[in-house]
Amino acid sequence: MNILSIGGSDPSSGAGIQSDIRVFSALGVHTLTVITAITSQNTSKFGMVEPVSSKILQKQLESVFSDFKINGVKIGMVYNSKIIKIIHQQLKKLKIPIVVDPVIRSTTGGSLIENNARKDFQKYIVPLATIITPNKKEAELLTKMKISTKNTPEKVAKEIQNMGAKNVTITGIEEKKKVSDFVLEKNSKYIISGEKIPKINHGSGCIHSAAVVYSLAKKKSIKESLYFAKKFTYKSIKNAKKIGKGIAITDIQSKNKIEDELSSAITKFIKLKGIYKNIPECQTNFVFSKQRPKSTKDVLGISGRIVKAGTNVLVAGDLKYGGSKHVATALLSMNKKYPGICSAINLKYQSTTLSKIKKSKLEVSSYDRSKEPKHVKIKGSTIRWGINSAIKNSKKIPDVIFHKGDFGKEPMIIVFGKTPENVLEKILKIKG
Ligand SMILES: Nc1ncnc2c1ncn2[C@@H]1O[C@H](COP(=O)(O)OP(=O)(O)OP(=O)(O)O)[C@@H](O)[C@H]1O
Ligand SMILES: Cc1ncc(COP(=O)(O)O)c(N)n1
Repeated sequence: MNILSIGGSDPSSGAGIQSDIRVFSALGVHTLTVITAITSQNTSKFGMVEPVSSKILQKQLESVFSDFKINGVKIGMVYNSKIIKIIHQQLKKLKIPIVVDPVIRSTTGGSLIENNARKDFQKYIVPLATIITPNKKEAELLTKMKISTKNTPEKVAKEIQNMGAKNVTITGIEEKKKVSDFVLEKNSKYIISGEKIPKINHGSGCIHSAAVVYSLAKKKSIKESLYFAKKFTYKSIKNAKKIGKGIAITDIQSKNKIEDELSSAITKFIKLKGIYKNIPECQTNFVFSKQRPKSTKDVLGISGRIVKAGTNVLVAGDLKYGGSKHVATALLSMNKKYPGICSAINLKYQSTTLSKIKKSKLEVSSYDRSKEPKHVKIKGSTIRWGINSAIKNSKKIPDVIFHKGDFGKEPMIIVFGKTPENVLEKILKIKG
């Protein structure tokens, strides 16, 4: 699938064309790009804008339209009237989904469209939209109406629909703990609400509109696409990272990223000097879960184990969701109480490791398998019961939970962390 992104270049890659490439790549789509302007901006400051010439804009559009089957188009920054008219001319006859993200001002306060081009934006770009996705402020600027109890989001959205957009969503309507998007389709209206993340970030609107066009290009309905985009954007805000000195940049956690992180940590783990001493008789598994895992199927682990062969340690098996039962179940219990904890590994219990743990200032808790109630044993949920008991016994988030075994049961240590890399840092303090 090919999606065309028309917009401005953002050297910080937090927004604009570069952000769209990140989103579409994570979703497995080939991104075609047409650059309308080059900006200088970063996470704290917006510098200058240099719009491209009509000639090169025209040539870029011709290059992509003459060669590719395009499944959807996203329009972001269009700086001036010349640019607006050329885009209109090229796109007016298209029969594929077009998502318009009317970016007017950047989060850092820069102007993304010339004041005297707003009228032409309304006349030529808004009617191209299968759906237009202004945030509250952009909707107000477009309509010159302030959203209030009198001028409801519905009234403002209707005004934008009257400009020619087929469907409208006004995003980012904030209440105390919620952020809502109001949606006006041709014959229906609804609100998509979600939990508010207390974070200012750069790029959430760009990610949202890119996710919408992706879903529409996959032939999903407007409603399905907006729900998908809301969830996708939520995760990217949650993952936002303070990479520069200013506001955080939204990040997309792709499936591959989970696999890459776990795989790289396992490779480092098996190369640790003397680590064979920490592999228990029942061998080791190392797991990493998606955000908010519901079952072991959402937890990536080795289907097989990390095994000891003399003084060498080898990986016997492949990474698979559902690949681990024991360590994954322990992680699920931990994650339920502490959602930030998404990775875990089991290691051999030995008194030397325990004293290193105590010296290392890691938070440690334990449970006693011999105290396990009979009904738990029968149901086979020992590990869940054990982790929950250890959590109850600890005032802070435990880094390490151990048990000293029971008749016929090997004692065990489980190390927990936010990411496999975080687990690895803790292992370094206690190994050997
Ligand atoms: N703090 C937040 N917590 C959770 N979701 C949010 C938050 N802020 C925005 N959203 C959601 O992110 C999506 C994009 O909306 P947003 O209002 O951020 O766009 P925008 O203001 O155009 O973004 P940008 O900062 O890139 O200009 C919407 O679905 C909105 O509900
Ligand atoms: C090139 C370009 N396009 C869009 C935005 C809006 O994004 P944000 O509101 O997050 O600054 C931007 N800052 N730069």
